[in-house]
Amino acid sequence: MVLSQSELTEELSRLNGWEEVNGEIQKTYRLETFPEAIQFVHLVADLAESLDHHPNILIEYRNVTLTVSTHDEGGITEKDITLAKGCEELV
Ligand SMILES: C[C@H](O)[C@H](O)[C@H]1CNC2=NC(N)=NC(=O)C2=N1
Repeated sequence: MVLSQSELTEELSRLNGWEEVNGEIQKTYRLETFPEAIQFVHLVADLAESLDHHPNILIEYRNVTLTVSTHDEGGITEKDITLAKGCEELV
């Protein structure tokens, strides 16, 4: 279930701006305004609920950093990649 390093590298090569950080995948989205950042977070929350897969979310003014791994598996899985791909469609 946990992706191999080569599988992860391959998946990340197709995910703009996502990188591996301390065994999780992470991306910082820079929105235009604070309200837009909050709106984006709401969309991410809805997506996470629909997938039952939840990222850590850090809101810093108009920057939103998403960090995710699969806690149940203790590493990065396809579930994390699926969530990241979904987030890419929200902006
Ligand atoms: C019971 C519930 O399905 C699990 O706890 C889900 C919830 N959201 C989750 N989110 C993440 N990132 N990893 C998980 O393993 C996970 N498990």
